[in-house]
Amino acid sequence: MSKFIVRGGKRLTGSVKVSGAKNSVLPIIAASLLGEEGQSVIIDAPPLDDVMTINKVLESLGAGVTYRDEVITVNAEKLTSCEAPYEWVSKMRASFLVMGPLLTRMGHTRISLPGGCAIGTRPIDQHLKGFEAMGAEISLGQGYIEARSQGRLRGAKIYLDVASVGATQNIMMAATLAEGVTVLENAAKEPEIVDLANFLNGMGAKVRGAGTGVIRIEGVEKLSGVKHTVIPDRVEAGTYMAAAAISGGDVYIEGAISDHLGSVIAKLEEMGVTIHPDENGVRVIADRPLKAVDVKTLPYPGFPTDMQSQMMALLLASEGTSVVTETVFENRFMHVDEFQLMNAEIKVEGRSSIITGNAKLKGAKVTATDLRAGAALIIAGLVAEGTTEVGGVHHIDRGYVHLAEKLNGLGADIYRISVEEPKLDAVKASNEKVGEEVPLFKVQPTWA
Ligand SMILES: CC(=O)N[C@H]1[C@@H](OP(=O)(O)OP(=O)(O)OC[C@H]2O[C@@H](n3ccc(=O)[nH]c3=O)[C@H](O)[C@@H]2O)O[C@H](CO)[C@@H](O)[C@@H]1O
Ligand SMILES: C=C(OP(=O)(O)O)C(=O)O
Repeated sequence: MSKFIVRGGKRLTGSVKVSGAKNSVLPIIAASLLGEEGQSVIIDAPPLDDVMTINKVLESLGAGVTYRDEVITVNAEKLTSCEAPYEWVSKMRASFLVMGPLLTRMGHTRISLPGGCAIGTRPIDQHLKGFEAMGAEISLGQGYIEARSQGRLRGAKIYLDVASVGATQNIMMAATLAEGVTVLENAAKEPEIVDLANFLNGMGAKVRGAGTGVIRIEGVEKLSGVKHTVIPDRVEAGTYMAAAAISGGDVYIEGAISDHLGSVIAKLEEMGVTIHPDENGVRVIADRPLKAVDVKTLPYPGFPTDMQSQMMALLLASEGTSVVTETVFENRFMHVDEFQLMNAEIKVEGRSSIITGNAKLKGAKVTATDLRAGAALIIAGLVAEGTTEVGGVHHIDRGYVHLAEKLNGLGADIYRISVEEPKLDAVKASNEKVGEEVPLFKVQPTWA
């Protein structure tokens, strides 16, 4: 078990490079299963736990996968299985994205049900509705979902009740090999959808309109492997922007695409942060007191839910009262309790949180309740008095490459320690040997 230890009070300056986007690379790796000829080469694939997990899923399906120097190669010419086991799907929801490619290519697939996760129930009804509209028969049992089609899937007109990112991706992938044309209405518009469409088109697919609310996919007979570079991670970029702003810093975020960050940039500017975008990145200068603003999460191009907790950290350090409203996931305020341990004053009322600014944050032992909550606690730790210990690091490892190293490169004081979990034997021994101290936690810096 690991923890991040953050000692607050350092101003961030310098330059930090953004890695490839987690939320782009995962669907792209899933899409590489569609390549019946040749291999796919996926460049700028970040070394994240989630990437390792989906690679394992592909291997379990019979694909050949290599990963070196942030480049993944996938040879999916011969697949030996169409079943994605619980072992991997339970670790990461995005594994469910192999369903569309497997169903359309093999006519049959069986996937473990992705569990609900901390931020909400996260149903998959829209994915299944799309597959059914294309002629698949869906059955559920023993924790698995099975989908079958008689021959090729058929193109269909599909309206999504919610503009789900995952459903748009899964249906788009399934439609690439379907017979005829699929029109997907109320599709998600996120940059990661566009990246996936570019990857699919490179494989020989005919996807038009990605990035708009209506995507048209003309089915083709066969797809081949392709070489593709993943877009930079807009949420990682936004996280460093928030870190720079809270510390009163001046940081250049190399690789950040300002067009992907419109809503985040707009809110930071409203708060009094100066943003200079150029073709290679974004410079963030925070040289004035921050002002409170209200934030409402929405599907792209609205303010991203994946930046909500980091923004909340920033609002704690600003002047005035802010209201943050979460409309995408019904349970994404668990970081509030953790911020409160750091002396924050936040009141949750339904889907909104009311944040009292000018918080005198104090270091505390806190836990990352999900990936972005972890990043937000570290951001708060940057300005807290004393030391903040952030547990639940496995969540953070799902989505941030070398977080401590990147922040330290900007002048932060953060390091990772491994903590041995208490052993029952040690507890028993400590009870038996009264007066003799037995350490329950042995703390060892990973770099020692
Ligand atoms: C790997 C990846 O890319 N993850 C992102 C993706 O998750 P993910 O693709 O899972 O998120 P969705 O866009 O599907 O979810 C958005 C909303 O739609 C609901 N919904 C979704 C599918 C469905 O069949 N039925 C349904 O009701 C969800 O419960 C949620 O309330 O988009 C989210 C919203 O931007 C981000 O927070 C995640 O980081
Ligand atoms: C919620 C997130 O990811 P996932 O959909 O993979 O859980 C996230 O990236 O913040």
